[in-house]
Amino acid sequence: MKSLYSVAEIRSIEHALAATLPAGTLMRRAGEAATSAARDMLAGHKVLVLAGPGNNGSDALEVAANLAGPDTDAQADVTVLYFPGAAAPSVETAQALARARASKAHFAGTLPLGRDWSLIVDGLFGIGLERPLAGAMRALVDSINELGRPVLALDVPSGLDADTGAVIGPDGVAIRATRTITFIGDKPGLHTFEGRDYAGQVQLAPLGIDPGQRPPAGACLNEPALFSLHLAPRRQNSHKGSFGDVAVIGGAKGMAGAPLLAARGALFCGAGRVFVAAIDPLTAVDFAQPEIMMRDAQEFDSGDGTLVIGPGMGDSVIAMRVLFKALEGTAPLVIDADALNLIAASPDLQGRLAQRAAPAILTPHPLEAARLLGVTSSVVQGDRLAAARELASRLNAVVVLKGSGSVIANASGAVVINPTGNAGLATAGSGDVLAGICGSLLAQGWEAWEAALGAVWVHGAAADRLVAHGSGPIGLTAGELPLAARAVLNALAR
Ligand SMILES: NC(=O)C1=CN([C@@H]2O[C@H](COP(=O)(O)OP(=O)(O)OC[C@H]3O[C@@H](n4cnc5c(N)ncnc54)[C@H](OP(=O)(O)O)[C@@H]3O)[C@@H](O)[C@H]2O)[C@@H](O)CC1
Ligand SMILES: Nc1ncnc2c1ncn2[C@@H]1O[C@H](COP(=O)(O)OP(=O)(O)O)[C@@H](O)[C@H]1O
Ligand SMILES: [K+]
Repeated sequence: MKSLYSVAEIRSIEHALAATLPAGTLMRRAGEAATSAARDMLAGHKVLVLAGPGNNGSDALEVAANLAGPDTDAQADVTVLYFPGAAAPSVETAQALARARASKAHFAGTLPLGRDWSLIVDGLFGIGLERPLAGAMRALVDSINELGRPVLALDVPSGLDADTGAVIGPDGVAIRATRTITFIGDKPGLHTFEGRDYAGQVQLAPLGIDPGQRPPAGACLNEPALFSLHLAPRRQNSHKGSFGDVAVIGGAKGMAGAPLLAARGALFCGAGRVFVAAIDPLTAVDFAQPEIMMRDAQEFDSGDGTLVIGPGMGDSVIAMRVLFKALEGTAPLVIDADALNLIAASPDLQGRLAQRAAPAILTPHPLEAARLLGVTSSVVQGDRLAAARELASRLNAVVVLKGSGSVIANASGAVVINPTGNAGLATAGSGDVLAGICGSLLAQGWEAWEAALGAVWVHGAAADRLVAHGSGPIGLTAGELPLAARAVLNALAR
C-alpha cells in the first residue's frame, strides 16, 4: 500500500525513532538521499542550494556539503543561500552548517543574479512551516519560480501545506518544484489540490526505516491493488444479465448530452444493459450509441438495477420527485451533479440518504461538496481530505471529491487520493462519464468502495492514455473517455 502520512503522523514516527537512533542519523540519511536525487537531475555544474532556519535547511546544507565536497574532483559548483533563524541552531544544524562551510560551497548573502543554475535545491521549509511566507522569503520564492530552472524540493516544496496540498496563504506563495524527494513517508499534500503542480514528480526516501516500523497511515494513494479483487476475467458462460443494468436519470431540457455521456461511460466499462431515463424525454434514440435504451424518467421503473442520478437533471419538480423516489428505493445509487445540489438544499433528503441501507457513491466537485457541507468551496479546497471524510460520514456514503488528486472517502474514515488523470479532464462532461463508470462497476457487482476507487483510477488513466496518444490535454473531450476507459479496464482485467 502506498501510504500517505500526515505531518502529525510523521512527527510521531520521528519521535519514536529518535529514541533508537543516534542524533542526526535521519538528517544525514535525508542529505544522502537528496544528494543522489540532485546528482540524478544535474545536467551541468551550477547548483543553488536554499537552506532555511530549521531542519529542512539542515538537510539542504548536507546536500550542499555532499555536492561541493572537499575534494578537488567535486563535480558541482555550489552556492548556498542560508537563512539562520532567530534562535541558536540545534547541534545537528550546527554540524551540517560546519560541514557545508568546510566544503567548497560558497555562501552568498543574496540571490546571485545572471547565473544559469543547472539545479536549484529547495531546503527553505518542510513540514515545519506554519505561517505564510512573507517579506524577503516571499520575494525569493517568487524570483526562484520566475527563473524557471529545474528545482529539487526537499521533503515538501517550501510554502506548500504537506497535509492539504494548499499553498499556505491567503494569497501565499510556494516553490514550484520539478521533483520532490520526500522523507520517511509520502504525504497527502503532494498529491492533491495545488500539490501536484508544486511538487512535480514525487520520490519517497524512507531513510532506512522499514515499512513495518511505521504505524498505519491515515490515507493512501489509489492503485489497482486496492480494487483488483473485482478484476476477474469474464466467464465464457455469461450473458448480458450477468453484468447488471444501469439507468442514468437526468437530461432536463437542453441537457440531453450529460446522461448520454454517463450512459456511454457505463456501457464501455461493461454494464450488461444501459438506459437513459430522461427528465425531458425528447430523444428517442442516441444514433451514435444505439445500444442505449431511452426512457421517460417519470414512467421509468429501474427494478433492482443501479441508478446514476443527476447528470443534467435540473431542479424541476419532476427532478425532485424522481430523486425522492430513488432515495426511497433500494437500488444502488451514484449521485452526481444536480441531484447533489437538490440534496444539499434539503435536510429531509440528506436524512433519507444517510438512513439508506443500499450502497451509494456521491461524486461532488468542490462547489457541490461545499453546498452539501454548507461552506464555501475555498473551505473545501483548503482541506479536501477533511471535507471528503466529513461528507462520507454525514451522508453515510462513499464520496469522491473530484479535482486534481480526487479524494475518495467512506463512512468508516478511510481516505484515498487518486494519482491518475490530468488537466485534460477539466472539460464539460468528464464528470458525467465518471459517474457512469461508477454505476457500471456497481452494476457488475463491485462493492461501493472498490467501485469508486476503480472508476476514479480508470477514468484518470483513460485521460492519461489519451494524452500519451496526443489527444490532450488541450482539446480532450469527454466523449473520448469511454473508449479509452474500456482499453484501460480490459488491460487491468488481463
Ligand atoms: N526531525 C527529523 O527527524 C527529521 C526531519 N527532517 C527534515 O526536517 C524538516 C522539518 O524540520 P523543522 O521541524 O525544523 O521545520 P522546517 O520545515 O525546517 O521549518 C521550521 C523553521 O522555519 C521557521 N519558520 C516557520 N515558518 C516560517 C515563515 N513563514 N517564515 C520564516 N520562518 C519560518 C521556524 O522558525 P519559528 O517558527 O520558530 O520562527 C523554524 O525555524 C522536515 O521537513 C525534513 O526536511 C529530515 O531531516 C528527516 C528527519
Ligand atoms: N485538473 C484536473 N486534474 C485531474 N482531474 C481533473 C482535473 N480537472 C477536472 N478533473 C476531473 O474531471 C472530472 C470533472 O467533473 P465535473 O467537475 O463534474 O465536470 P462536468 O460536470 O462538466 O462533467 C472529475 O472527475 C475531476 O476529478
Ligand atoms: K522544502
